[in-house]
Amino acid sequence: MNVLVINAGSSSLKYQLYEMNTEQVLATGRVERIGMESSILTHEVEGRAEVREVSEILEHTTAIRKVLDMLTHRQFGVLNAISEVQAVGHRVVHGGETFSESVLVDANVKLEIRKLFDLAPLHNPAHMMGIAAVEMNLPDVPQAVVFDTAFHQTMPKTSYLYAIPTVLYRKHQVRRYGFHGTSHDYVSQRAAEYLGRPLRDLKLVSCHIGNGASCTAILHGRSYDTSMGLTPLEGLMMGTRSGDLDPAIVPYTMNKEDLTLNEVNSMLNKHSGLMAVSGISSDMREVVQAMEAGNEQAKLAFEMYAYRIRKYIGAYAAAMDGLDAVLFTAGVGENSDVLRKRVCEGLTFFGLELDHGRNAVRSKDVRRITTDASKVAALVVPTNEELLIARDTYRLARGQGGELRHE
Ligand SMILES: Nc1ncnc2c1ncn2[C@@H]1O[C@H](COP(=O)(O)OP(=O)(O)O)[C@@H](O)[C@H]1O
Ligand SMILES: CC(=O)OP(=O)(O)O
Ligand SMILES: [Mg+2]
Repeated sequence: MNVLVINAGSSSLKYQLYEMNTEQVLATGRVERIGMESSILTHEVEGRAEVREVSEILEHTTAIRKVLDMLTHRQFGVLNAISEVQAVGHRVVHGGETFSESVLVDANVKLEIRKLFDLAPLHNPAHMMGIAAVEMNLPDVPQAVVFDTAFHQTMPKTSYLYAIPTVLYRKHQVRRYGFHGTSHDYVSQRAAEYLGRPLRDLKLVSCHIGNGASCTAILHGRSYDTSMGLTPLEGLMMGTRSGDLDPAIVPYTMNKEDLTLNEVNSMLNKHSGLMAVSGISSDMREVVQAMEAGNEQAKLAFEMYAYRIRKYIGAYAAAMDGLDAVLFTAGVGENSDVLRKRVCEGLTFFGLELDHGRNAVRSKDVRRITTDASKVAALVVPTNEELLIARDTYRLARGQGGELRHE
């Protein structure tokens, strides 16, 4: 069965096409700058960028159409006909308390995702556009949704409740949900395989450090606590998001700067984090480059970013009463040895001993970056959210007879 995995953002759409009998990636790509004059479609087959096409793609329905055209393209395509796409799986960031596992899309599921727009304003509306765009282009193909929040539904109340009037939880489900769950789930499984120990015996802290970033305490294979909260704003410092702050800053800033709630919300989500402190960029590569060239603000941003990750690792080791391994994943976690070094340098007190040579190795494989004698291991585990989404989609689509209908 061929499964198309889609991660739709507000102005972008990433895709991967899998053949699920072998779990082989047939093609991958992305459409960027949707809604702008020069949208860019990049399409790769076997790791080679085959096409980079610039045209005007005004909305997601056209973007999906372009992707399907590319998948069946005479020269660059990997399918003979669009009908060979037999199921589609979407990443959906917020599933609230309604979804603790992946589901097939129906009218009710779409309604529930819409209800959660307020809680993931950067993400959920874009995912719905992706789902609607697939419906328009592939009306008979089953679609599944895989939620970032699902993995965290195992958290105990002590982790997920806020110390505010309980009526807010009862009436409006104000609680910690946590995100990047598909990634935390995937890397913890890979780490257990690598360490050769059952997941149920392990105490792990997984650090998903990308554009958005979160740490999760994974106790015996289940999410026990995580740094993101009601929305993906809480916790670590991120590219453009503030992470943790005193909530009193919100009314205080509104008063002092005469800002509206929306303006403060936008400041915290889009104009804070690495971007705000460095004054240079939300991209860690550029911040590190500027720091190495002697820029003081970039150095401060980098130090704050690393310090906060270290604080969460320490807090979660205490929360679980122990720690077997720290896992680094996503864009920054997988690629920035400088950042990993800065985080790990302050963790020697509980026996984490970084191996500088191993940390500097560049590779796509799971690898240990601590010494063999280190009491706590640190691993780099490349994430693969798309593969987990493809697996869930395959399972659900087969369950409803998708395979019988389409193969
Ligand atoms: N070699 C690198 N060194 C440091 N940071 C990197 C490197 N490569 C990528 N990144 C960072 O990874 C981030 C993107 O991570 P990613 O996990 O792809 O994020 P998202 O899925 O949220 O778009 C970029 O903002 C960039 O800062
Ligand atoms: C939930 C979240 O922050 O996702 P991303 O890192 O893709 O922005
Ligand atoms: Mg990501």
